[in-house]
Amino acid sequence: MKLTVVGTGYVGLVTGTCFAETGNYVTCVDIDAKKVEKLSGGEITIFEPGLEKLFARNLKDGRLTFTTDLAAGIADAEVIFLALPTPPGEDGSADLSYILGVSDHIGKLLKDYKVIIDKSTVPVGTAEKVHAAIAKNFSGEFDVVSNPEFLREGVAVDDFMKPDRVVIGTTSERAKKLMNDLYAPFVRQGNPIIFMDEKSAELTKYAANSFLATKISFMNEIAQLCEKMGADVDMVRKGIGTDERIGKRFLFPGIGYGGSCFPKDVKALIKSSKEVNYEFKILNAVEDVNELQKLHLVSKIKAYYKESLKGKHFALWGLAFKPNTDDIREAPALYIIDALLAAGATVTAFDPEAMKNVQRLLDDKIAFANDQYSALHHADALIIATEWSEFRTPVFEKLTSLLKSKVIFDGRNLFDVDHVRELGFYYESIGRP
Ligand SMILES: NC(=O)c1ccc[n+]([C@@H]2O[C@H](COP(=O)([O-])OP(=O)(O)OC[C@H]3O[C@@H](n4cnc5c(N)ncnc54)[C@H](O)[C@@H]3O)[C@@H](O)[C@H]2O)c1
Ligand SMILES: O=c1ccn([C@@H]2O[C@H](COP(=O)(O)OP(=O)(O)O[C@H]3O[C@H](CO)[C@@H](O)[C@H](O)[C@H]3O)[C@@H](O)[C@H]2O)c(=O)[nH]1
Repeated sequence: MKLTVVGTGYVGLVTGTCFAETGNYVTCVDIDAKKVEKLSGGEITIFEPGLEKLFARNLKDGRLTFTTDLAAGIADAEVIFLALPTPPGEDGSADLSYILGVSDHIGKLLKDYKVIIDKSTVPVGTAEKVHAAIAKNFSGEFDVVSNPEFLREGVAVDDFMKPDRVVIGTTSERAKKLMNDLYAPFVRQGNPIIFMDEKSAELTKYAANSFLATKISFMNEIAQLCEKMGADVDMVRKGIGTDERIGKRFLFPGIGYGGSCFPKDVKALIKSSKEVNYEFKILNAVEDVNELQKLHLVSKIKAYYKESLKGKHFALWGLAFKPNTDDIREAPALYIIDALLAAGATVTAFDPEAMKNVQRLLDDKIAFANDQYSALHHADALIIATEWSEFRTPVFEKLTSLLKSKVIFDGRNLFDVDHVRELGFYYESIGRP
């Protein structure tokens, strides 16, 4: 099949590459000419484990091409995926200007039947708006489908190639058949394509992300209780996670959820609810808890130093919002850095992939180290903000010799509490005694 993906960010690039890998011819369109030039020349623009190999293979075989020209990009395609940004507007609602702007343009270019697919995360009613934007300029037959994406950064290729489920919102039989053919190679027994109406598909995406964010905020509150009551959140997590009704995943407390999706999608669902006169009380609390949790580690640090961080120097391991990505959008580490700098401290950071992005953002406000150990020189303490696997088993002798004092504030519960304390470290983590 010939298809077009408009937008070559995380979702667009993974979608385009994975559909090319299953034998389709994919043209990716982006307004960012530099990005298109890089991608056309074989340079991948995101760090995503496993993607580069597939990308290179399909680019070489001519199944994956890139252009800035929307007209040329969609000319031969049967389906057009919209993988465009939907950032939060000032009031928290999803900004649909990218989606509707491109839809309007597509309406002016259409000549024959095509299926236009919303892959972006969009509020309920967007498929109707996309339909109207296209219909303004095109009176022929076309369908608009909602097909939300559930991939996680860092494991995006696996999530796309072996999805738990594919959600497709359409009431058109013609579009349903096309979508079924397109996704057939990805769905395995027991991992179904779930067809539904467009609005339900749109809400499914927000419900999924908001539910997962709720699980995290809930566990962060349990962690707060553990700290106050002397219980161990690791034990409580294991104790409840073994109940299949609760499940083991997404129960890890830490320094709050970040990334390009949870914060914006929780906000957008709160806003959409308000628009239909419904106050989504649980989600308001989920957000409040997350705001507090992002600075919980800083409160511990301030308490340890009796509220005065002036002149203190910290080594910070981890900048990305989670491991295996270079993405720093809404990364809790950035909030921690801001708070430390505001309190008069200095920071040297190390992250295996995300340093160049933070450097662009913060310039010389903090220092960067070439590896995790050189970040420790002259530091009063080590702070851990991302659970990269290389941080899990450090050489503690090096920490002892390089840090000014043996002090660790761990926002990701990486180490065994007893072991680290036996080695003589002052060690604080989240929700553990
Ligand atoms: N990042 C994720 O893990 C993820 C997962 C699932 C769903 N989503 C959703 O998918 C959507 C896209 O997210 P993303 O992270 O890929 O975004 P992104 O910001 O990484 O990429 C968006 C791309 O669209 C391009 N673009 C902007 N305007 C354009 C235009 N008029 N024409 C062509 N290209 C244009 C940008 O240049 C950019 O390359 C969002 O709605 C997001 O919520 C993201
Ligand atoms: O037990 C947990 C699990 C996650 N997190 C944090 O939650 C955030 C989000 O993590 P994750 O969901 O793994 O990353 P994303 O790549 O943002 O993926 C989410 O957002 C995507 C965009 O909508 C969806 O497609 C995915 O299904 C959804 O998991 C990160 O800051 C994590 O550190 C925790 O604090 N505790």
